[in-house]
Amino acid sequence: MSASDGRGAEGREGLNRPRQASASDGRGAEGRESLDRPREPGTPDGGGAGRRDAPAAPGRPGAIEPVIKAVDLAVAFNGRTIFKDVTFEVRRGEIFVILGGSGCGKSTLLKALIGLVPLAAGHAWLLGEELAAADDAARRALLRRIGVMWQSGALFGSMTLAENVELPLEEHTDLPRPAREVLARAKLGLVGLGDAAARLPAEISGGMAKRAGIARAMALDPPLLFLDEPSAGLDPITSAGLDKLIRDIARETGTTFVVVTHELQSILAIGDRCIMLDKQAQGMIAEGDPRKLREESTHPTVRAFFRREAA
Ligand SMILES: Nc1ncnc2c1ncn2[C@@H]1O[C@H](COP(=O)(O)OP(=O)(O)OP(=O)(O)O)[C@@H](O)[C@H]1O
Repeated sequence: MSASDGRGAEGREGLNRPRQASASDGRGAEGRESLDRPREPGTPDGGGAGRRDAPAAPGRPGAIEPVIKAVDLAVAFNGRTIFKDVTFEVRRGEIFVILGGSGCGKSTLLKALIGLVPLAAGHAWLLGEELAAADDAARRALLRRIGVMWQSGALFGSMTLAENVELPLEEHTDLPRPAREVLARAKLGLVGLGDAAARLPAEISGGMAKRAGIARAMALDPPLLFLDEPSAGLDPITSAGLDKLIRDIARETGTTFVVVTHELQSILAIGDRCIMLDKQAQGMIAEGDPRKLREESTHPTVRAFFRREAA
């Protein structure tokens, strides 16, 4: 690694656009509202015109495949279910947020999607390929098309930012050093660190480290980028700057983002759509446009989550 279908379950609230029944999905949306408001192109929180594609219609000729299709995912550790019946789609070019309280399984879901945690049940397709069913070569090829930035940032302390960003290029391409350097500097420029390429991780702020982590995750130009708690440990102003960067990258490059976070301001600032996991429910309790969820959800847990800071 340089690293759907909507369906209801009891007690789950889907705030999504009206869904079509899918080929693999016989169930309805029991107990789930559906409020998914496509944002206007060019609005501050929206994507650029043409960035968002129509959702996939499984089985329909010419349908655009979702970037991620997750059906009935379940993960258990030592017999303890963390989540089950998790079903969603991520559309091309959108910023999709996995949210929920501490310990509900957000990071575990991210890891399960990219094959780092085994699924107890369900199927997940990334970029049209089911990782769990892929042979080694297909798996490697798929993971090369996926970028991941972990919460820690995980930059190598003894290497400059440019060298850190070069690493995936060195590992996964035959490009000569000068070309790698040019590409690494371009990626650092994209995240606003063009002047900091020669600095070591210890010489930069937490916000800069996150930006450098994004640059490294983007080194191979992945069409799909996972960010695990990008705002963790950042002050609100730095966090807002990072949110803007994520939105700008999505708009300018068409990269699809899946962002794990419980930071409400970030969710509202960047999320085109989201799913909310809940520890007690052991799964999804809501999905859709986060701003609509905040305004219109009647689910007590969803309301409590969205109203705590935004009120
Ligand atoms: N490898 C593992 N083995 C056993 N339990 C695990 C493992 N990984 C995660 N867990 C447990 O799964 C649950 C969900 O963890 P996870 O880190 O996915 O939550 P989260 O929603 O990302 O939380 P946070 O917001 O606090 O990071 C927790 O109870 C955690 O202790």
